[in-house]
Amino acid sequence: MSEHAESMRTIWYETEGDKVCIIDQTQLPHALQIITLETLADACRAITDMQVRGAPLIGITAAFGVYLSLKQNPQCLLSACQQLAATRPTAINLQWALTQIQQELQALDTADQIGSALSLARQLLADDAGACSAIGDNGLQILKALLKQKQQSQPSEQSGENACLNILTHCNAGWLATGGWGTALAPIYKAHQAGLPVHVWVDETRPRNQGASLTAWELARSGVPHTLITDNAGGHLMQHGMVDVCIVGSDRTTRQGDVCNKIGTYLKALAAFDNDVPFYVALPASTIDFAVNDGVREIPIETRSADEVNYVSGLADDGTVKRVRISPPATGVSNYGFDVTPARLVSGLITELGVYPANVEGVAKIAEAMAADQG
Ligand SMILES: CSC[C@@H](O)[C@@H](O)C(=O)COP(=O)(O)O
Repeated sequence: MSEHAESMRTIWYETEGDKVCIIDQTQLPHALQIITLETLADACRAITDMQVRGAPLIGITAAFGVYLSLKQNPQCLLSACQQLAATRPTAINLQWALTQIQQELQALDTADQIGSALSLARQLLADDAGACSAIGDNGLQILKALLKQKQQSQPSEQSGENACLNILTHCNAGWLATGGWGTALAPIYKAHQAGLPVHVWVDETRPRNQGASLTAWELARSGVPHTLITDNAGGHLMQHGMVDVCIVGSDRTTRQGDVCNKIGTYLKALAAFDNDVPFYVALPASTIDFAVNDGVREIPIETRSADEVNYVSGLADDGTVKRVRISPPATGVSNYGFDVTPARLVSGLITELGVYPANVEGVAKIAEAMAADQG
């Protein structure tokens, strides 16, 4: 039975037992394991080890981490925020969430901070789910228009299997990466629910394979038609007219509309540009870093352990998960986690506030809409 993305959460709070629960994403797709975060150290580890990952989700987890930390030691607001901020460097949502929570809590007496930290974390989670749903609605309009255009340009007797809209996505920007619905996957879920014929090309996304293990798992659960491809296949598919649109998420978007996302996104954008395939980025406004202009020069790019490149893990024939080495021990490795796609390659920014051009004017309009929304 397929499930609606609407109802699925990757982090939640249980009032009974006062528990912060997460899906441990390192166990997917082979096991759906739920664990409880009890301490600041648990929250930091969950982010660093990528039991939770995805820009909006790590911000939300950090907010719950502040709550857990204050429960342990009510005097530790600043040091908790510092420890959480150091867990991953690239996604701006982490800093954004911690800044929000710190500003709110600093104005309160220590005694009131614990309860407020929990309320703020829960609010952040609910707000992100709402933002993702709105991103889905706004992106759906784009998908509807592209499908109509495709159907009008193809006589029905020629369309055959090609009658559906083929969407390529990279990494995982689904409900697992957010408070709900996802960013890049939200328009796809909304389209599928609305009965639009969609098919998703899922980049496997080496080295951690978030596409193969997370996006494919999500789409399969919701019954969305999809096909897993190697990271290098996208250009070929685009040259052969097999991709109608790319939609990816973002870990940080700059004032001039540059987009930092999972390593390999830039190469997809180049291929899309060369083949006239629209390339959209879906993001909540919390992913915009208004302090940064030039993404290539200014965004800190996370480098991770060589083990992620040297080893792959998966389900062996005996049903156990095994980790195997794929490179010679003497070979050096570099493991950059993200890259920056310059704004000129981005067709539009799909946000909860509307769809905007990826340029200085477009991002300034998002800032105006944010101010109007808050005020
Ligand atoms: C809605 S999530 C957008 C991005 O965070 C996502 O595409 C991505 O790059 C995630 O990277 P990850 O390293 O798995 O945290």
